[in-house]
Amino acid sequence: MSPDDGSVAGTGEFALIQAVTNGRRQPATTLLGPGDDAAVVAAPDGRVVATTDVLVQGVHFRLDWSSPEQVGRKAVAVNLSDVAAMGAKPTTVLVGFACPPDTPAQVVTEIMNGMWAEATRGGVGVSGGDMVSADQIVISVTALGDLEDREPVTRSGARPGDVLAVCGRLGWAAAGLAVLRRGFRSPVGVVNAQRCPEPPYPAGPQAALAGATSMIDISDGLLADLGHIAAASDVGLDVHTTDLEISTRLQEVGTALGADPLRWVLTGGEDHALAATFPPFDELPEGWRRIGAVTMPGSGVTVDGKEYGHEGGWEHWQQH
Ligand SMILES: Nc1ncnc2c1ncn2[C@@H]1O[C@H](COP(=O)(O)OP(=O)(O)OP(=O)(O)O)[C@@H](O)[C@H]1O
Ligand SMILES: Cc1ncc(C[n+]2csc(CCOP(=O)(O)O)c2C)c(N)n1
Ligand SMILES: [Mg+2]
Ligand SMILES: [Mg+2]
Ligand SMILES: [Mg+2]
Repeated sequence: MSPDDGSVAGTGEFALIQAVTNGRRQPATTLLGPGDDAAVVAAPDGRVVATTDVLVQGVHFRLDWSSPEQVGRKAVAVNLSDVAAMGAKPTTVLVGFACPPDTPAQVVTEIMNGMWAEATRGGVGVSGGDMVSADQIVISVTALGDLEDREPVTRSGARPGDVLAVCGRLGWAAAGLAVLRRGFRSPVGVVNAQRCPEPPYPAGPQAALAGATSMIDISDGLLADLGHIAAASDVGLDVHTTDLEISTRLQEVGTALGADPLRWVLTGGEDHALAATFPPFDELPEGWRRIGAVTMPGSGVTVDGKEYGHEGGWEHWQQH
């Protein structure tokens, strides 16, 4: 690898760090960083929400399916979504980044541009990170968040009689995955949903303020993720399919591919909608829609009162 071949090896570790950190305007919550041994970030209420998720090339994204910018956006989005799911607002993002030596430096800077774009959408910046060598691209993102004066909305507070609601899209990323897997690139709406989610970040704090009793973001699939609320809260959760609007776009893609769009809605991950439970007589906050009810413990997650006969979502190390 020669110094001018445009690869990360040719560019050099520290020149690359300079290139991706220089000239970035940090938000006020970044008190110091990047550039020192650690960043110093404001934690206005004295508690810090912290979460991390890893994206691996070939598992979470493919560079022949997505642009580097979309990959960077997705890496940040899935983490900011976890912050929102606690009812918190993000304060900063840190990135652990690994790639092979012949990776074009341009690909790395574009991934970082995507990370910054999504961090900015969430009102934060990228305040630190690490860059190392590996056989494939691995992006590990840590996001921190602030609860302000709210209590965290956990997976464990749902009560029988509560309303089950969601905010954000369901099934779109799964439809996009099915399209991409068959070698197509359109319709672009669902394909872009797979390339990069658009989680409804403000809906997390909004649900917390509205008295949500439990909350989770849908990363693996609606039924799989509701299973975590059911287990943590020791309740049953029943999804009412009559409340799940299946958009005409999903129906069209389902017809074109000979697939059932309801299955994408119930078991597709990666849209990062928020699911939450609310006390029964409260009005749902704007943008939230009822999709079912919290039932008595013992029944787990059901669909129209019955067990669902398929996997509820993605699980790593399983065949998909
Ligand atoms: N190696 C680990 N050590 C400690 N805690 C872990 C580890 N891996 C996962 N966890 C914790 O287990 C819980 C469930 O992890 P999981 O990754 O399923 O949640 P998530 O990040 O919300 O979902 P997803 O990764 O599908 O977006 C989280 O609290 C996570 O921090
Ligand atoms: C190339 C490629 N193949 C398959 C998929 C589908 N996929 C990967 S991880 C995951 C669940 C969420 O991940 P995690 O649990 O790690 O947050 C899903 C649905 C993809 N995105 N890209
Ligand atoms: Mg995770
Ligand atoms: Mg989550
Ligand atoms: Mg997962």
